[in-house]
Amino acid sequence: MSKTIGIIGGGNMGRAIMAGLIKAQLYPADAVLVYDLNPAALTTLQTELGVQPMNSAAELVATADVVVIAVKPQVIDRVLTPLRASFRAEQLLISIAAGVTLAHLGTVLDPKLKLVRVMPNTPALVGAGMAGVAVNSQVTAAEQATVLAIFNSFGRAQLVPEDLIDAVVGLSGSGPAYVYLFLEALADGAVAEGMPRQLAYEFAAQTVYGAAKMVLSTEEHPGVLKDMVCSPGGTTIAAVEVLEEHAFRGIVMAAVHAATEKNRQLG
Ligand SMILES: NC(=O)C1=CN([C@@H]2O[C@H](COP(=O)(O)OP(=O)(O)OC[C@H]3O[C@@H](n4cnc5c(N)ncnc54)[C@H](O)[C@@H]3O)[C@@H](O)[C@H]2O)C=CC1
Ligand SMILES: O=C(O)[C@@H]1CCC=N1
Repeated sequence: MSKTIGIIGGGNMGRAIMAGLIKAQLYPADAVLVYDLNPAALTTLQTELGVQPMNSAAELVATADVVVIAVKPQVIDRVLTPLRASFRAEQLLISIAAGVTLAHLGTVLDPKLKLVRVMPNTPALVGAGMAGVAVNSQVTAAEQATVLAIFNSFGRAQLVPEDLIDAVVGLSGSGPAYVYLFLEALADGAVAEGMPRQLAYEFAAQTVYGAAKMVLSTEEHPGVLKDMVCSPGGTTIAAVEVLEEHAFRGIVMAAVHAATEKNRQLG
């Protein structure tokens, strides 16, 4: 594994990656370098995670073997342009910015650099992330394996053709937010039936977690697992009927489509 990894942008996703890497013990905390424009954020990250703050993005690029750029798509060009001459040919540059293509990174920097586009998600923070990874032609098979090892260390990662990254955003990148809405609604339903709120969140979260684990562990079709819950003439099928009447699946599909489309537009 590379000796040091540097993250430019220590916000929600940058922090989740740093915490995930350290918890997985892929890098010791002092081999994780960070630069953020906000000095207070930098101090908090140093105190809470033990990572090494850098004085500038240029210092980070000069020091790190692998660089992750975790700033908003709207500012990425402004951050990368002054660093153009600082990147080294052997360095891996990983962008997690929504909508920013490998071709665009090549234009802003140099297409001869080893460029990687990853779409992770915030559950990386607790070792349960999902990431889609696309690489440019300069990245060797061994380097692909390095990137996958980084993102597998705090969850799961899959190499995908770059044109699938938009759908990855719509599904797993933005997906945790849809699940939180669903979870909140599940709990609200039980609160309406008299359950204390904290208890309702525990029941809701464990139910979503358990159902997801069933899909991953059994590899059964989700429809088969749904049928196992629906006793004939029972409670579940009565609820499923309500969800179908309100086009639950159609709405979720439309949400995935909206995020996918927005990602295309950001590019
Ligand atoms: N939040 C999420 O669930 C996911 C976010 N992403 C991508 O990750 C990137 C970051 O998103 P978030 O962490 O949500 O945003 P955020 O706003 O929480 O974090 C961005 C960080 O970048 C810092 N920053 C801004 N300008 C800077 C500069 N010139 N130099 C250094 N640092 C600078 C900000 O101070 C902030 O701490 C975005 O490109 C987003 O598309 C990707 C997957 C999931
Ligand atoms: O909302 C966003 O734009 C970012 C990208 C995927 C998740 N959060």
